[in-house]
Amino acid sequence: MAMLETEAVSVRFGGNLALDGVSLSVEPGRVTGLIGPNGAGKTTLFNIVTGLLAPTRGRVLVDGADVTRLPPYRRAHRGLARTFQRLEPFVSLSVRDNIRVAGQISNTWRRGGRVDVDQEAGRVIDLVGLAEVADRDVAELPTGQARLVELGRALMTKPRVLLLDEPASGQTEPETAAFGRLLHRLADQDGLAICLVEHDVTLVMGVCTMIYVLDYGKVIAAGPPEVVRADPAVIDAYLGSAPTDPT
Ligand SMILES: Nc1ncnc2c1ncn2[C@@H]1O[C@H](COP(=O)(O)OP(=O)(O)OP(=O)(O)O)[C@@H](O)[C@H]1O
Repeated sequence: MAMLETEAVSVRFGGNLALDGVSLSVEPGRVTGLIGPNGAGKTTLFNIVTGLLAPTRGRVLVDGADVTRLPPYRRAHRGLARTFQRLEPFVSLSVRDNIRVAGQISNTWRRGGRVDVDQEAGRVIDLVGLAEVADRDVAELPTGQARLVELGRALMTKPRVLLLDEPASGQTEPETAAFGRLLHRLADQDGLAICLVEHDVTLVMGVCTMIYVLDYGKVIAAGPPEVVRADPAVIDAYLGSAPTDPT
């Protein structure tokens, strides 16, 4: 069963129908892509899923339960975590402390019991590959590594659903390749349901088993990478005539 579903979600900002009947489903143990041109509605959909925005129509389900009317913190309690397109770490804290803070906060509400914050922070720092810079201030890090801090903070909440908003932007090519392997691992080994918004088409095609394509607020295509990549409507709206082939 899907861990996260949106059912015919629409949202209107004045005269702008930013999302128009968007239904998607994110399975556990999989990375699901959400791609499309600038302004297509991807971040808006994340805002609706996490409860920062209310839809005009439609529903959001987590593990089969309707969360459409729940505030963001209660959705987090049900296992939703996200990272943001614009980075907002505590810049004057070290990498380790940024990650510890997220564990301390989630310890106040996590139903599965408190975790040993220091031990879990160490595990997460190793997992995301930040061990060498763990004691540096986040302000000193290049964007690519700062994005990993943000992912680490999300992982400290022990989420079931992870929403990632352009996590590879600012990463170097080797960083993005390592990031792709990390996403595979989080899905395969930890069973996370991951939804990835990303403009790096090579990454998306390489890690996603299912991809939804949004254009002007509508899903114009959905399917595995090889199907989406060959879809004329997707090539026309987003990929262009020479889509990246990671194989
Ligand atoms: N709070 C808001 N109020 C009014 N309009 C908004 C608001 N948030 C988003 N929009 C509009 O909704 C549409 C979708 O924007 P959104 O940021 O979700 O696109 P996106 O697919 O995430 O784009 P990008 O790839 O550039 O991040 C745009 O037309 C945007 O201007």
